[in-house]
Amino acid sequence: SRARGPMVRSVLEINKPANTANGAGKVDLAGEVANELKYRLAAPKADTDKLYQSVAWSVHNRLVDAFDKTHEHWNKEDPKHVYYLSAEFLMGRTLTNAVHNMGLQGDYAEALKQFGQTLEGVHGAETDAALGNGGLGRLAACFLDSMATLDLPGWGYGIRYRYGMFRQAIKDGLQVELPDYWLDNGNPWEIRRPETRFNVGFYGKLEGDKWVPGEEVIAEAYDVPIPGYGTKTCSNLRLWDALPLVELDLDAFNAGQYEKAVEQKRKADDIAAVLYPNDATEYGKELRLKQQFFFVSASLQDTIARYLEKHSDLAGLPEKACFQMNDTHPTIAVAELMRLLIDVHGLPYDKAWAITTKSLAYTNHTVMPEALEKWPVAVMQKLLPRHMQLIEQINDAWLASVKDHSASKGAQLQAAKKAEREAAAAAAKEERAKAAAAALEAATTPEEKAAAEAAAKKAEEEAEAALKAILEEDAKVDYVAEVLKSYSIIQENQWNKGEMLVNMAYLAVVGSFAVNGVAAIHSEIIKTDIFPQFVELTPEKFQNKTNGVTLRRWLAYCNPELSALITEALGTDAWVKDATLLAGLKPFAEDAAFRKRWRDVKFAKKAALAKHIKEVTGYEVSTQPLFDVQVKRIHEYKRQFMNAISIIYRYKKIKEMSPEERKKVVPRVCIFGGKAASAYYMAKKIVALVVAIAAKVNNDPEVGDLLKVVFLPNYNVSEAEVIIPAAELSQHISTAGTEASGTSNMKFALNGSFIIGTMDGANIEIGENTGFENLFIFGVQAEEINRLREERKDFKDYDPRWTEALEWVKAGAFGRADYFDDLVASVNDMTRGNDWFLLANDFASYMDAQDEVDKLYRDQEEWTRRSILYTAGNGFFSSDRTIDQYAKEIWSVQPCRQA
Ligand SMILES: [N-]=[N+]=N[C@]1([C@H](N)O)O[C@H](CO)[C@@H](O)[C@H](O)[C@H]1O
Repeated sequence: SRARGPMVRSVLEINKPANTANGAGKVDLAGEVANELKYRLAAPKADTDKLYQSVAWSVHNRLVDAFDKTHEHWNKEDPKHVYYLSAEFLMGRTLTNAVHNMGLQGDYAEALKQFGQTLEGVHGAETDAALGNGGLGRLAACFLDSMATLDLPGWGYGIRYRYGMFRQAIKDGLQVELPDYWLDNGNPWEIRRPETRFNVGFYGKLEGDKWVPGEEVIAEAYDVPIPGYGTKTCSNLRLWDALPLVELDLDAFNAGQYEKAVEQKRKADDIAAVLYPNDATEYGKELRLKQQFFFVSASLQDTIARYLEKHSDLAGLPEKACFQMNDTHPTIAVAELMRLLIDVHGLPYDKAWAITTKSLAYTNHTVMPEALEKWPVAVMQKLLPRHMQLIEQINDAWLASVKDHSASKGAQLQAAKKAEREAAAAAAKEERAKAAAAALEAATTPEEKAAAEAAAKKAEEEAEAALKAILEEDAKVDYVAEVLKSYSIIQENQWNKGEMLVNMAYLAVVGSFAVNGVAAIHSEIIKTDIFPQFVELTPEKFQNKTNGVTLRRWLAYCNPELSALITEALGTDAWVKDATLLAGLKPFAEDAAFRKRWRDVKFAKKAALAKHIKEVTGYEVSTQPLFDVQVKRIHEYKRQFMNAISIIYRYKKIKEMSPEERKKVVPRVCIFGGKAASAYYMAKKIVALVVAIAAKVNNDPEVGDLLKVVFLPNYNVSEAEVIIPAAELSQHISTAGTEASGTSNMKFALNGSFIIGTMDGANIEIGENTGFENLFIFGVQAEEINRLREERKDFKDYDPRWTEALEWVKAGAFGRADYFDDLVASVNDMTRGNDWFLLANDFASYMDAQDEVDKLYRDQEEWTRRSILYTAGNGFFSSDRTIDQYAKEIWSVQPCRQA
């Protein structure tokens, strides 16, 4: 393979202080930072950016030390490892998290004093590592923090995208997407591993079972140390970059074929170039599958290679490695592990299958049909011919194993159908008998009696003939085949007859020993709606693992003021590592003095956010009003549009009020944030509407501070860390049964923000932990959705507030009436839309819930009391609890910590 010169590290070696300056075993951090500034950055002066980088490189050295010691220990102990395969890791910034997790905040604060700076002062210079879209990617990042903090031997495996989640800007009131050049200033948080490379093939042909790839690239590893909190453990996130086998084809170049000369490099560069910006929606592009296979193949090759360094028999692999597939994005792993075990390591099919199905586990994150990946067989065949062959073999073996079950189930269904028909026929017969009897009764003359009898007889004959015909029709239905088809991984595209698809979720279920959802309601829905036929066969395979978030980033570090108050009240900061201790806060909710201090912290965070809003949007917002926040990816099922309609109505009413009446209004600042997928037409219109509402409301002197609306652009992890601590009310208003879990709801609750929401995802479990009386729950239940969708076309019961608000939009009150027309129609005109997410059905109870919010906010003591109960009651949503459950109930991985 193509060797590269010695890496930067050698420079560090030169600088690594053999013994520490003050001989006290403590590294002279200030000296090290100065060294980085002088030699690595050669920076003439220590501006914030350069100082940030210098500190970062110094922390890099601490991380490398911790990383090496941890992996030395794990290499020696050889514990079972878990490998979290994810196409997304939404890490955000690292400096603050790494310094605090390693307990170095004091040392670095000291060191930075010598540069007249603070950690808070330089942390803003760091660019987010935005290698994810939303919840799924951020969950993976929180999981890494918890796995390291719990000393669990485990790595993340993913893709080192050169461009992460696009940067969102608002131009002329519309969302525009800009590339995310996150690597421009280098990346102190990664360690390049040129010695760790694997070849990954694509395309090509099959000679029998032998695959001859038509294209090959090199997967090169980059390690991102993951320091645990309050432990020496520093685990790893290994990200793969793609390199060409031949970077420059000099012969082609000399022949003037410049394109051809760099073709391999271009193709390789494309693979890890950019993150696909879709959240909860599949993107069936071939390059997407290429990305998925690229990191999965490299990760499996890497794990097997390290396993074989210590073990000779691959049959033992499941004892030493468990692979968690984060949604279906890594599910090609089922076929790739089979290929590696059979084609590369020469195992027989059954042995390989036994190892595969004992090593893989799958997490489903959404029930949205458009998110369940189904790759056309033609695409899989072309890109990965050997894997398509293996998937066919896997499917054949699988269908053979469910043949008997399908036969008995098919017969049952057939019998049930027949019984249903006959029952219906019997019921109809009874009706007819009654009618005939009545007719006979009514007949007064023999002719009439005869006619009634003849009519009854004819009706009977017709009914019997109809039943016979139906039963014959039914008999034609091969129920056994239908049942078998419902199990098939390879299935016909119902929207494009004849096109065969590989259902990646089915492949994941068949190839895994455990399948879990991400919140209690979601795990039930996937069992009843997505995989019922699989649950019948292997109910024990299906579990729930309610999501969680790391309390380090999402409370201790983003809200140090509230954390200090919590630590003071509890008399310890042990809650940062044991979230159950937060329950100790409950009695303080009854303490007026404590409530006052709690409110003061919230007020300070609101002031910080108001300052940020001013800097970013130019809008001046007061900190008196209630801060009402909805930040998450823009999606019709998350119903930001419903929130916007409620604000339009609130604004309209304020306008129509007398000054007297306006005095009774509970002022609000309504804050939105979230990116719309670049090709998601309707979501982009929702962004534009919110921006247009803000422009109108915020420049309306009549309304003043009674109502302000803000769309904060480029919502990402770092923005969330400023917004969430400042929120008083957060909105999680998805149509029941659509949001698998949500995780921002947990972050808001832990920061004392109220929740207005539906009985959906983790809202329900937050209600169970906080007490539903403290949440503003509204809307229809999940089990009613299908019926209401049926009835939606005849829905007449529009709430007058809904109609008034939408008529205002249609009248052009916020401009662009034509542009917003189909957005309004999508929920309000059943001839042009179908209000699939039932906004009209939930609007009235939503508005009533919002009125309850206003009512309670007037009682600041009671509001604060309950706000404290939110933080006290939601320790359950620590990702440490989630990961502890995964480790015990799926991975069978135990902590392995250094002495
Ligand atoms: N894809 N996906 N799924 C999601 C989120 N959009 O990323 O995963 C998140 C993490 O499990 C869930 O909280 C969220 O409800 C779900 O929609």
